[in-house]
Amino acid sequence: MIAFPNAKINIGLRVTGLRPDGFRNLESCFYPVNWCDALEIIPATNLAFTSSGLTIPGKASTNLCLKAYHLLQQDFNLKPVRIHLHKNIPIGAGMGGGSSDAAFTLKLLNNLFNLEISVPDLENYARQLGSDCAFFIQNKPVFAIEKGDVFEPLKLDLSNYKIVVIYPDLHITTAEAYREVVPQAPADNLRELLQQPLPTWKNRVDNDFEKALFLKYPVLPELKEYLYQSGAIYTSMTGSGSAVFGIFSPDFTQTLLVPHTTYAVWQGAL
Ligand SMILES: C[C@](O)(CO)[C@H](O)COP(=O)(O)OP(=O)(O)OC[C@H]1O[C@@H](n2ccc(N)nc2=O)[C@H](O)[C@@H]1O
Ligand SMILES: Nc1ncnc2c1ncn2[C@@H]1O[C@H](COP(=O)(O)OP(=O)(O)OP(=O)(O)O)[C@@H](O)[C@H]1O
Repeated sequence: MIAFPNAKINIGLRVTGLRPDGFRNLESCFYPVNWCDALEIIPATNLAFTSSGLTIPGKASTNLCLKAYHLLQQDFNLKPVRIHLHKNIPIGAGMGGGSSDAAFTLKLLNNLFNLEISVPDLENYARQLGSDCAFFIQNKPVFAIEKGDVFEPLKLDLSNYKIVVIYPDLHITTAEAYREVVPQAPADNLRELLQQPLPTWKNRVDNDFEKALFLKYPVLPELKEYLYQSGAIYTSMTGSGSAVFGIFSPDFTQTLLVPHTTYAVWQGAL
């Protein structure tokens, strides 16, 4: 069985408080985008994991796909499988690529072995693998709260717009980014701002990670400014960086000559 785990962008992100478990509470719109990995899982005589494409830091044995397999193995008598991941989503980009691989592994194993795990139970397994993972089970636009793993419905459809996501070849680890942010109660209501027309979002729908990371990595504000200069209606860094995205009107046809980048992609929303 094969699946194509997709990335996400965060449209607005507020880090609102420190939790007793050491994690932060946040508020953010998670929106799926179709920059994808490819993930194949087939029955095999021994458990094996291989990858191709972008190099994934760390040992193969620590890959989130294998962690997802072992997590289900604790509750189900899973037969061995061969997992192959073709990595295409940049790592350390705030696009949730590893988390998506983990969630799609859970979904593929559920289908392959007819485990009949319900969606809420799949989300519970996903939460144990990482804060971003649960979102990719249902994979639809949501307003996320708490660790980013509890969801409220959100009416937001950007499928007519053009979204470009740019990765500036800069790996920012999530833990590093969180260390730079001082949690604070938001001054306004992000959920309500997101229901306003898109042209009102600029300078209002903000990402709390930008302040510190923009000082540290000047390429990030440069990219954001470049996207606005090029005609984007709204732009922001996603998650804890380093990718920056722009939302353009449906009839935008200009070619972007993006500075400081190794990857860029034009696309509609997923
Ligand atoms: C920045 C976001 O991508 C926004 O969607 C996520 O919050 C990151 O989620 P993630 O990569 O799945 O993060 P995890 O693997 O769960 O945690 C990595 C590290 O980030 C920090 N972390 C993560 C999520 C959260 N709500 N509070 C945190 O403080 C913790 O230091 C943790 O050790
Ligand atoms: N399948 C995988 N793909 C990518 N990274 C993985 C994977 N499995 C484990 N990892 C580890 O997770 C780390 C970061 O993963 P990920 O790609 O989710 O980060 P990110 O792009 O910053 O996304 P986010 O912070 O939004 O979750 C990598 O440095 C790597 O060591």
